[in-house]
Amino acid sequence: MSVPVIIMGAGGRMGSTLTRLALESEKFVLAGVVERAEYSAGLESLGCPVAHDLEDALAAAPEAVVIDFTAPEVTLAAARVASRTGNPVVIGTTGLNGAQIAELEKLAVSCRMFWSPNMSVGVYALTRILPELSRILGEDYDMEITEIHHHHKKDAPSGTAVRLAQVLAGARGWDLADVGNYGRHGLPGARPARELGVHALRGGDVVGDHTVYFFGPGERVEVTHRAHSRENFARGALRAAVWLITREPGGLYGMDHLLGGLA
Ligand SMILES: NC(=O)C1=CN([C@@H]2O[C@H](COP(=O)(O)OP(=O)(O)OC[C@H]3O[C@@H](n4cnc5c(N)ncnc54)[C@H](OP(=O)(O)O)[C@@H]3O)[C@@H](O)[C@H]2O)C=CC1
Ligand SMILES: O=C(O)C1=N[C@H](C(=O)O)C[C@H](O)C1
Repeated sequence: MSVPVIIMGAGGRMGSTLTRLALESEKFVLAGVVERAEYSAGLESLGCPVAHDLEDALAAAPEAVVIDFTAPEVTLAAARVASRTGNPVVIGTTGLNGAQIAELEKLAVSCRMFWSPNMSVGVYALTRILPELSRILGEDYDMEITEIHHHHKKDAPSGTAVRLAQVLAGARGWDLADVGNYGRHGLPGARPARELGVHALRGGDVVGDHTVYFFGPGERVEVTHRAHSRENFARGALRAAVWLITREPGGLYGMDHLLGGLA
């Protein structure tokens, strides 16, 4: 059976990748796309209903899974609609603030919802091995993260960098709110041991690179993930859509549930 999907932000970088992959696969039916009116030109050629808001799209495809890689306010509005209609939602949007994430968590109690700032298997693997690496190396090793993205990216640091920072801070029993240092300038002084630097570079058409550094005495370890294309993110989101339709609402699901076997 093919899974009907509605793609939010279909004219965007991720939206257009998702629509292409959904059209190419027999596992999915592109049941609708949502895009702002001024950016909808050309989307009719996709051969599915083109709507300017999610409610209209769902009226034409009431069983669809909604996939949203847009912007925080748009994502929250879509999640509120889906929580009323009961449609599952897969969210890849980053740059959400704490209140927005808390609202998603609340909506997800009664609506099937999946959110991950990075849908690639490679980054998920990093989140699993980094705590172990941190433990083996020990607290003599200073941890820093750099991320590089294309010059169109609006949020910084990337959602992935924030997630990796949370994982690393958690591995040392630290609270990221206390230890995160986001880009140094001026006269910050010597680096405290209890700190986690996170630094964002922007330029060109870089899809997404993340490097975690462990700087130790006389050596350093670097662990890098580089995305070569947006297809791995889109494939992860489509995989999450298939997985989500068989779930019950159970809080905000993520890659740990999809790939780590958590219920
Ligand atoms: N989780 C993951 O694996 C990944 C997450 N991302 C995240 O996904 C998000 C989108 O990234 P990207 O595709 O590069 O960004 P784009 O700006 O290319 O795409 C966002 C799209 O959403 C559209 N949009 C804005 N408002 C609305 C609206 N009201 N209704 C429908 N569509 C709307 C935008 O239109 P307009 O141009 O008019 O604003 C645009 O087409 C970002 O938060 C990014 O960080 C990206 C890659 C992977
Ligand atoms: O905006 C992007 O492009 C990406 N955003 C995600 C993030 O913020 O982590 C994931 C990926 O790195 C690409």
